[in-house]
Amino acid sequence: MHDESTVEAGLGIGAEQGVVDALYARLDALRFEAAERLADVRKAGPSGSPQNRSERDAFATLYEDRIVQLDAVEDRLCFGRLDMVASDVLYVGRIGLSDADHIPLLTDWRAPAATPFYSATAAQPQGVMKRRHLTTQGRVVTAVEDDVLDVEALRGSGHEASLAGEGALLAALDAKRTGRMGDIVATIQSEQDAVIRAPLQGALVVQGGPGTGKTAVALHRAAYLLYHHRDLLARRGVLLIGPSTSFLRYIDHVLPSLGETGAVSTTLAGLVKGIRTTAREHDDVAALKGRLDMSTVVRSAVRERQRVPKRDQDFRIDGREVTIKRSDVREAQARARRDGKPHNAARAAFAKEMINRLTRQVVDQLGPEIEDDDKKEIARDLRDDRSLRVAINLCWLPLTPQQLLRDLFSKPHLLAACASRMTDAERALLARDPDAPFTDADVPLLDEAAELLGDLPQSTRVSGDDKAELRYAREVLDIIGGDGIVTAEMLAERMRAPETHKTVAERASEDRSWTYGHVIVDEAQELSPMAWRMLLRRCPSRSFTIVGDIAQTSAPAGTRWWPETMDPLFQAGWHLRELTVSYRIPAAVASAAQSFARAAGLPVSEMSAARDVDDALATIGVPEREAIARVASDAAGVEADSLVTRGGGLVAVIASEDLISHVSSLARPGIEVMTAREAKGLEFDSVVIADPTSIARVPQDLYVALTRSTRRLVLVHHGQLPDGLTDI
Ligand SMILES: Nc1ncnc2c1ncn2[C@@H]1O[C@H](COP(=O)(O)OP(=O)(O)OP(=O)(O)O)[C@@H](O)[C@H]1O
Repeated sequence: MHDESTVEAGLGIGAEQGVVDALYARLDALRFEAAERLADVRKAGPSGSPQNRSERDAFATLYEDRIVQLDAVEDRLCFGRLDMVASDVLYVGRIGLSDADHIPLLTDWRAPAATPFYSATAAQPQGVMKRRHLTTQGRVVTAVEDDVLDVEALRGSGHEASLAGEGALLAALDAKRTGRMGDIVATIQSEQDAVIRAPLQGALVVQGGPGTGKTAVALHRAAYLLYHHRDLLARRGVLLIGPSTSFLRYIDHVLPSLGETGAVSTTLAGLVKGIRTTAREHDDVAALKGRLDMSTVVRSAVRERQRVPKRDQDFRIDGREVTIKRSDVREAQARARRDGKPHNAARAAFAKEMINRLTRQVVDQLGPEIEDDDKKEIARDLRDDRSLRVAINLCWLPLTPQQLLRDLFSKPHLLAACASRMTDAERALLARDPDAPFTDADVPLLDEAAELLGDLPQSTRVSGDDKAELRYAREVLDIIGGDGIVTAEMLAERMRAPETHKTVAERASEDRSWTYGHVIVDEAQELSPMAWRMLLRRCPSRSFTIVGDIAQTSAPAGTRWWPETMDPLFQAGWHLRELTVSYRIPAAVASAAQSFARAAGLPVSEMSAARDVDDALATIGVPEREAIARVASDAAGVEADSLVTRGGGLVAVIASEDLISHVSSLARPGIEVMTAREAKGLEFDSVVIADPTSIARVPQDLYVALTRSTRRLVLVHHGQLPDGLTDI
């Protein structure tokens, strides 16, 4: 298949080296220029007016960013060439470059002109005669490989070649794994390209089996959107949600290598500052906490803190009688709530209204002729009275989300009042000690509480700009339909970002209530309905990329069927695309994993494998269950040794929770030990699964474990293998 392209390759390398040299020369020149400008700006020092200083800071940041971007594209700067039927030639690379006279030299992979590099086919050549893949090491061109798309036009032009094309892809797939994900910019496939370049609006759900490139595609889409919607996304940023910090570490090279730094990557827990989730709870508890009706429970808990005393309370202040009447408290609370402000912010309005009403009581006792100044003094005296202040405070206590949740779950009477629709058994699941550490399932509840409670009381002054923000917020809510997730006031508050020279990513990550221009969610099948609410609040325009695989769902409140989760969140504003080719797992492993998943009744997506690898699958039966850990250790050692002969790579031993402590001592550079849940989203050259049968107690977990290896999978088992795997 590659014969003729090899001939092409032989002819092409020398000429392409010349082009690549020129591109690197231009890159060096641009770097030098940016470094010189930065030095000039820095030389000017900290003097000048505040206006000048802030302009200088802005320029310094600009040049620094530019240098970071130019450094990031050093590796594989140029990876493609398109020869168009219309006889022009286009080089495709990580960024766009022009020469000093603005003549284009290199086309950014995200630019419309580069689209055919990924999506042209022989059936639909899109004006492309020949597509060339350039492989480089450092700055040296080591191979070129051609896909001839318009064979007729090529014949006419006197070139001879055949269809080719998978060499660069297969080389990328065969490369040893380093524990860090790399970008796939040079080898994006057309079904992936369609996802990456899909429009920004609405929610795009990408379903695909293991290794179909969902994570890779999500990251490239982030880079694509940042490039094409620079105005919007540079202001509001892109939020990338991953399942764990180790996963975020695994992917954290990809966006910078694509020249993008404008995304905030975090776990859900990372979105709520000051919370450490150190405990894990039972699946039943996590499932309950993830349910949508928990939002009503949290809302009720906040309302519970807006108390009406059991009876009217009399006070004697400066010889005058005043009464905190239950009816006044009720009315003042209703009034304070009317503005839609969060609890802690609305408290001031409640207290003010109560003081007004109590002042009126005193004024009524003194008679109608009393002066305004005297009224003010009476109000001041009332405000300064400690016993009155305490009584008013008790009717509307300021509090933190942590306090709210701790009280709610540790005080049975509160739980009974706020979760009255739940059964006793459900309430018993929620009950816990006030000092118990928070868990991941608490995070969306804390966030919901934070949203309803708000931060410190805000100033009541409304400036002209604030009014404009409020108007805009109302318009946004009108368009997207208010559903109680966020009020116009809350939204407007979030949009008032102070002008600073921090990057958007920095500002956004410091601000719990930041609203993003786009949100990308990886391993999205694991999110509970409460977690989705949390994310929707952060992107009221509902522009989402959601990637996941419902056959891998292990979270008790996660998604088993996309429409069930997405319809209530996005109504008609979402659509589904599927990825169907696995680039990670060898064909034999893919077939075994799918056979297991089908036998276990998991909702597996259709999937083929991009390649097969000899000897990809092995089983080792052990006669005694107790011997599994030892045999798995030996097997991992053998795998690691055989990788050394290939130039290295990574081995993972995946074990069940009960076995993990017996194999954890195995971990050393090159061999990692983990549970299936910890392995989610990751990949390794070789994987040894210790005791697949016990992992299969949660079939999704074994499906994840079976689909982590790029080259070889070894199953160390005792007794019969789980259904679907017995034939291997
Ligand atoms: N077009 C491509 N070219 C080269 N490598 C690719 C391509 N698409 C995917 N890959 C590689 O395949 C591997 C699997 O990709 P990725 O982790 O994105 O899959 P996934 O669908 O997210 O998997 P999982 O469901 O297990 O989380 C990665 O090493 C990725 O770099």
